[in-house]
Amino acid sequence: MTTAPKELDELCYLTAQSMKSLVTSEHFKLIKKLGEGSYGKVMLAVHQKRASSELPGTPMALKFFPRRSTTLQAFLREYNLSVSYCTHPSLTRALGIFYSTPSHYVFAQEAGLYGDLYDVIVSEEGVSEECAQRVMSQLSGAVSHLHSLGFVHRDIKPENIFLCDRACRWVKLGDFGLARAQGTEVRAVWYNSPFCVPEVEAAKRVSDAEEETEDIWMPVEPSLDTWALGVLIYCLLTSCFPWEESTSDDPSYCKYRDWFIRIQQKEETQNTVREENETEIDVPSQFDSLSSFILTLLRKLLNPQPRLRPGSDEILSYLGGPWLLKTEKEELRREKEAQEEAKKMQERGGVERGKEILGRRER
Ligand SMILES: Nc1ncnc2c1ncn2[C@@H]1O[C@H](COP(=O)(O)OP(=O)(O)OP(=O)(O)O)[C@@H](O)[C@H]1O
Repeated sequence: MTTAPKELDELCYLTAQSMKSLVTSEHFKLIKKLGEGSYGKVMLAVHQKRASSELPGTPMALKFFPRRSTTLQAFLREYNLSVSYCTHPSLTRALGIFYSTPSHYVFAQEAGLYGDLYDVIVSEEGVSEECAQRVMSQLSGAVSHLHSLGFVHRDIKPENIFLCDRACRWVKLGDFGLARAQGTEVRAVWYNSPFCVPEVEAAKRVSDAEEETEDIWMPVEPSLDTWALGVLIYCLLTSCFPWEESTSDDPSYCKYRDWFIRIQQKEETQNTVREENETEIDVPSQFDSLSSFILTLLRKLLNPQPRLRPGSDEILSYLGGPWLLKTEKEELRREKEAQEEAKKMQERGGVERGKEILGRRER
């Protein structure tokens, strides 16, 4: 087992002793709000000293946590995890600046200047198959890095994936507020989202119960993140959720789970008996636009049984293959992208290369 989680506890202890008290406006110029979550707000800022110089300083994201609702330990855990362990290029790293004000704890982090993945997924354009693969290849690496250190993110969703450029060529996973060491026992909390794993359904019943019931506790496992990566792939490819919540109350999830079980049974019987009249098992309608290739990966990542989900690096074996069944819309989008790429190259002076790309598309 890695020693990182234990080191993180020590770092929290040490940084608690060296935290300064600052007045934000004396040190930073706040430029605009980058976003707001349930814990606090995030502002784009530059150092006050550099703000008025000809070479303005590096933009940074200042994350403000209200002291009335945040414990010092929770703040320091998120800050230290981000500054010391988020060394992968697709993890949002803290910048070594942390302080308190009378009302807030604050730390500075690399800023994603182009919003988050949620806005891109719900935009009219959506995300191309190529872009979906590019994003997932980066996130697979980022999450594998965290897991290799013994941490589980526990809150992978489009709103926590920040863009470093408009075309989503470089993305970074952020918000480590719920990240915990693998194996930590936590209270199972059900929330209404497809990102919430089916194994906490029992916690939904507890929260629905009229009378007082005992809390359910479960260990933090990497399989929580694997599930979320599966849901994220679906969101990227379809701009929709596969179901509303991963519970027996949700008809779309039940359709998926029944299909999953039937395929599994079929595979098991095929290994033992050779069936004469093979019956086709219809794919649930919400997966109609997806290739059988990506469905194989989704069945692994979205296995209702957590212990059978693979590591996040399983995604790497599925890059380069077809993820979508070719639709006219996708073909048109590819065509448009190729034309834009060719135009850009021509503008940059690569006229011959541009013509070559256009020629290749026309053949
Ligand atoms: N480093 C960053 N760069 C750019 N935008 C950011 C950054 N950090 C946060 N944001 C923006 O602020 C929003 C809220 O940030 P974050 O998710 O970290 O807060 P939170 O209170 O922990 O949220 P949650 O409610 O998901 O727990 C994000 O969805 C994103 O749009």
